[in-house]
Amino acid sequence: MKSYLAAAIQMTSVPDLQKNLAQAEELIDLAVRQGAELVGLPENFSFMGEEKDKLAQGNAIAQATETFLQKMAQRFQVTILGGGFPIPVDSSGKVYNTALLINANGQELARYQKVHLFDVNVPDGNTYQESSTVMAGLELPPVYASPELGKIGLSICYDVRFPELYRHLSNQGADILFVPAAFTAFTGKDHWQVLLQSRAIENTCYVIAPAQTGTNYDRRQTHGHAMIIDPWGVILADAGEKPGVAIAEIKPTRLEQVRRQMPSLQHRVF
Ligand SMILES: O=C(O)CNC(=O)[C@H](CS)NC(=O)CCC(=O)C(=O)O
Repeated sequence: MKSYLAAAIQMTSVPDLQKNLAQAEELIDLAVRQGAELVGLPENFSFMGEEKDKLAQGNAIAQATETFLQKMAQRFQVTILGGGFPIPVDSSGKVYNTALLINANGQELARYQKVHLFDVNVPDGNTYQESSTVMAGLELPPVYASPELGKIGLSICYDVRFPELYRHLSNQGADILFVPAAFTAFTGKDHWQVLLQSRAIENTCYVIAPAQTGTNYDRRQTHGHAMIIDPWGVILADAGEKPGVAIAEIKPTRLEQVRRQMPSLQHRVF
């Protein structure tokens, strides 16, 4: 593993596939011009809208998004995580909320179908019932071992509240935990940063967390603050509240140093 720059992209996706892909392309370009070699896009980057519209356009979204990720990775010669987009499940009428990691040749490195679905009545009055349109994945997320970029573990959004999923990733040797998200503004203001720092500290891993921000549609507000956190829990970059990118260096020497200073992974009892 080498030292390199990673980017967590922050965007305001809307219920318009082509608009979102255009916005994502601009931000990937911005990240690559700053030197990023690993680029993460947030959950729902290619479509964020009403559940029924997402289902109705499911096949088109799935195909266009996968092609887009391959094209961007090849054109910019970087590894890209598409942090969560719908892929229809055969015949059930539902989709998997899928994250896809693609290399600079456009080849798929890893795929993950979100296992924890956001079925929550948020105290701000909004009700989420992700399971009404999304089929829960049945497999734990993968860790892809890249000789250059390190061991990269996948997850999506609401997963961040389930530390056992990240312990599974660090048990597989993960160095970097991806948490692409569309966190609600209401939960995000109190929980987002704390949860991300916790996952970084308890697993002594880098956390790369691309995010949705602002008003996506109707009354849907997302929290923003795409960030990159180091294995000690220090926030290296924070994209704030506007669309943009958070960029930081991922360093194997820092991973080694923190794991020497705080060898908690070696003291696991369970
Ligand atoms: O609903 C939308 O339009 C966009 N959001 C999503 O697609 C997903 C599933 S509903 N959001 C989350 O998982 C938020 C989790 C979260 O905010 C928390 O854990 O507090």
